[in-house]
Amino acid sequence: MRRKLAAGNWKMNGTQANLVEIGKLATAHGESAVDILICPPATLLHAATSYAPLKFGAQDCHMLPSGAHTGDISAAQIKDAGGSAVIVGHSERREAHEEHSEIVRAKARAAQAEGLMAIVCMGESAAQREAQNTLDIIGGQLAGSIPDNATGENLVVAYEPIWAIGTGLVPTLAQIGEVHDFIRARLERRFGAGVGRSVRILYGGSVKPDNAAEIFTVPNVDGALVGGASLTADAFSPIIKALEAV
Ligand SMILES: O=C[C@H](O)COP(=O)(O)O
Repeated sequence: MRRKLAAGNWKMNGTQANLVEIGKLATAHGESAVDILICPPATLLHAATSYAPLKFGAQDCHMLPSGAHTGDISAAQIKDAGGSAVIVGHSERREAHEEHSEIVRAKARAAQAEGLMAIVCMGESAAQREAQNTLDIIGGQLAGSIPDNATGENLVVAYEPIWAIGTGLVPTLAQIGEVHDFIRARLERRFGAGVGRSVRILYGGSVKPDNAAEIFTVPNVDGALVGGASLTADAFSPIIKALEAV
């Protein structure tokens, strides 16, 4: 049985004043039946970790444990700050920082080596979907981005169609289901049924309070990776409640 996961990615938003939103979530969902993970900017990670029992993570990590890499942070530093997870391979990093799947896989491996849960993101562009290449793209990103030592504890896969991120556009439930079933089948084929069925698969891309409940009805959707709607407790709490109700 996979435990549901509501993950919030604050991206490059928020200052210390916004920690109050995390406080509200901790109060409202202190004994939640689902895992709640917030990935604030790295500047807020340590301060955020005082809001147990919520879990916290980072939005990226370097593939190396330390060294002369100005501006980067390592998985060890994320762990030291109190983080338990890290997002890798988000499309915004794949695009803006030219992070191809080999780099994403190295980052995921670095995270796992420190005992962090790697949330590995993947998704197709609008043009790739129109060309009916979605499953080929996802298959390639899955094969290339995920390390060989995956377990249900150290890996989460997030399916995020690029065209749905921050746009208000959402795939149909059938489209989400097709990709999630495909990811599940590929995970089972590569890692065996035990591990393949234990890895959680999140949907991300314009998840909002008014569409979360129906998205969570789709088989193999084990939760969501939420951007904009995770920035306030007013918006994120109803999404968490929808997941708790599944
Ligand atoms: O990591 C989160 C995704 O990019 C989704 O962002 P969004 O919920 O603002 O569309």
